[in-house]
Amino acid sequence: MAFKYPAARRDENKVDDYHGTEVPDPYCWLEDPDSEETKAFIEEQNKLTMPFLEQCTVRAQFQQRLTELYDYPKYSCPYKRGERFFYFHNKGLQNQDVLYVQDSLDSPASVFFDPNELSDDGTVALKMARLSEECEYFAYGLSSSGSDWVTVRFLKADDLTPLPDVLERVKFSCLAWTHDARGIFYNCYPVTTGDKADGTETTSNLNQKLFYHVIGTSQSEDILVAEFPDNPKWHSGATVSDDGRYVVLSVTEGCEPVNQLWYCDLQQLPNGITGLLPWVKLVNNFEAQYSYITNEGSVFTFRTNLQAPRYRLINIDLQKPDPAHWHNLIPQHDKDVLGFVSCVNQRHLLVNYVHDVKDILQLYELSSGRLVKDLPLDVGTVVGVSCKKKQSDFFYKFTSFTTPGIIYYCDLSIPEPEPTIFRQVEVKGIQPADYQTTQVFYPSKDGTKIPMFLVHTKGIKKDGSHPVFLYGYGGFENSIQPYYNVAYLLFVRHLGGILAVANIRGGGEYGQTWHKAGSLGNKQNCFDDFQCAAEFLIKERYTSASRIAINGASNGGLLVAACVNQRPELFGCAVAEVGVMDMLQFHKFTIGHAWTTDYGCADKPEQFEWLYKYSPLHNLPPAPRDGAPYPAMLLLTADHDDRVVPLHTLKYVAALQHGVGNSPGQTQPLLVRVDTKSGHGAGKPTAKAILEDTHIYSFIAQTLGLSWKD
Ligand SMILES: O=C(NCC(=O)N1CCC[C@H]1C(=O)O)OCc1ccccc1
Repeated sequence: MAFKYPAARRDENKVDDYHGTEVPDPYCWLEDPDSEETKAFIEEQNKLTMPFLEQCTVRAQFQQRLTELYDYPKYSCPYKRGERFFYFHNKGLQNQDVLYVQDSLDSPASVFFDPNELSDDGTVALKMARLSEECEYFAYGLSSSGSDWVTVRFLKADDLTPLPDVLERVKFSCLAWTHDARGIFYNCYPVTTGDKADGTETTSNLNQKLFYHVIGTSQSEDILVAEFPDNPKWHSGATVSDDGRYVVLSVTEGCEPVNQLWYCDLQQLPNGITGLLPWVKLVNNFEAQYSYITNEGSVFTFRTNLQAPRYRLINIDLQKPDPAHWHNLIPQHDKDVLGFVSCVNQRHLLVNYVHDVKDILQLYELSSGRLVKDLPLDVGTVVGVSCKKKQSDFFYKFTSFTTPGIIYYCDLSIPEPEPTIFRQVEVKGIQPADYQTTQVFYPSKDGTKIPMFLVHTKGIKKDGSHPVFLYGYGGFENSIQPYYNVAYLLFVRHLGGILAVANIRGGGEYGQTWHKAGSLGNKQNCFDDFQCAAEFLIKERYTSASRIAINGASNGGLLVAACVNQRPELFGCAVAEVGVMDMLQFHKFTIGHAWTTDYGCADKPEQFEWLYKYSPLHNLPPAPRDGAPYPAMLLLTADHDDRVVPLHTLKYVAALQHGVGNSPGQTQPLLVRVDTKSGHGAGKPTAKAILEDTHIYSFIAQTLGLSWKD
């Protein structure tokens, strides 16, 4: 089936000079989301893509089975606030999770907040929620159509009376109540003249400020408590200490895990919070990350990567702030990465380690840093924890590729505490015993051993015949640990496939070292690692090149597109979701400037060289060629993606169809689907998620020639 791709206008006069290198940018007109020409381009692309997706053979079966299996009850851990318990729950196919409240863990629950009532298509999502310390008020942030923009509103927690307070232009914000429930710290951006802020704009997000909103007042009266006029790229986040006495401010300038650490002793404010706070800069450099865990009076415990790329816990006494007086509470582990840490039961720390991409959970003594107890886990991931310093009991939620969710409960107020199962969810129609999860370590191009999870049905033969769904991310110290995804299991069960999740460099699987080995000038390691994963699966006779589908989203979309450019013959199909494709310009749009910590920036000559070498948009073959055909490609983006703006994918697909699409040997489709009322992914309603997975997997089945197995 040959494809007639829309002939997108090429502005041959648009050429940019990067430190002496002339770089054409013929599709720059696609950077304007509001132009009639861009809208027409999108319409033409969807007109080509949707009929192809809708005629995929397994589409109907996949969508039906996915909907059936997805329809299982989902629960969060319960959270005790005041005298009541709160938890999120989804009956199965509800577009958004619903927040319930109950008087005790086993009493009837009632709906506390249901975002599904706020739109008929489920595109209004609850992005933030925070009850005040004694459960007086409920602050909540809503986002629409998948945008990062949030509007914050308030309810009285006891009778759900809505308050008139509304906070606009909130984005990438903290939400921290002072313990007197008088008000709340939050972040917002200044109004930029004439620019809309609905998630379809590409305007750069600069000059974020920290405000204190006093309940009962209007946002225009909010108290500006921190701003960084000399550093427009800086962001901040406030935390109120466990004892309510201090506000701790983390100041960041990008996505690197480093921050300045300021604090203010609220007790020292004679008239309360009335203006810019008299911040004490405990740490006023960006050499390391410091995350507040708890404090005992003036002795603060932080999780840090200071001289510890796998992180550790340190104590800092505010009375003796000189680093010479800082000391280890839990030193860095010689192999495992310290994950989340939470204080519980006044004197314990619930501590997570990641050991070869698998979670460990332990209890330590806050006063000594001594290990008190292991909390045994299967191979998988702790995806949720509910605990507070003043509470003696806590919950944690476990998941894995084949475990939908188990919530454990542990009460430290009894002698010999042991975790018990509080709630276990099963998915009818999927038997975990039918599947096998293994972890392999394969060599990358430079010999580095890369972990990879494989999930397949038991007893498969290594005869090179199995289709593979190979997923990767590789950036921002973001670790990809086992998680439950019904679509993955359907690919394995009904399309006879193998799920492969490669923990490539750039992630945080082995701490900062792993991250740095896959960022800046080392970014090519991510692509090598991912290509070597495919080569390993072929060499070990799991599969063959034409049966491999690669997938990634955002930074993972960059990974997919860069790997297709470098090794088009290694894959049969590639699905790049909301990808970063224009590496020379990403820093100009919305929050892209924050990503230069992983990518660098084309404004700098040396960094331009790094980026120009792998930027997907700039490494596509030029006009029709006779090189190796490209794999089938499906690109996904959406009109309200203001994290990775759609222009990346639009420019990329225009250049792809121009250079490769019209080549005589290119028979596999090169398509893009642009969704509407949808964004980068967070808050996506269930209906859209199921439809999108249906597009993805039926495209893969169609282009790899897979048939449905009952
Ligand atoms: O941009 C990110 N996170 C990184 C992110 O979302 N990225 C990084 C690359 C593309 C996209 C992705 O992979 O999802 O979060 C927002 C933010 C706000 C304030 C300060 C720093 C960061």
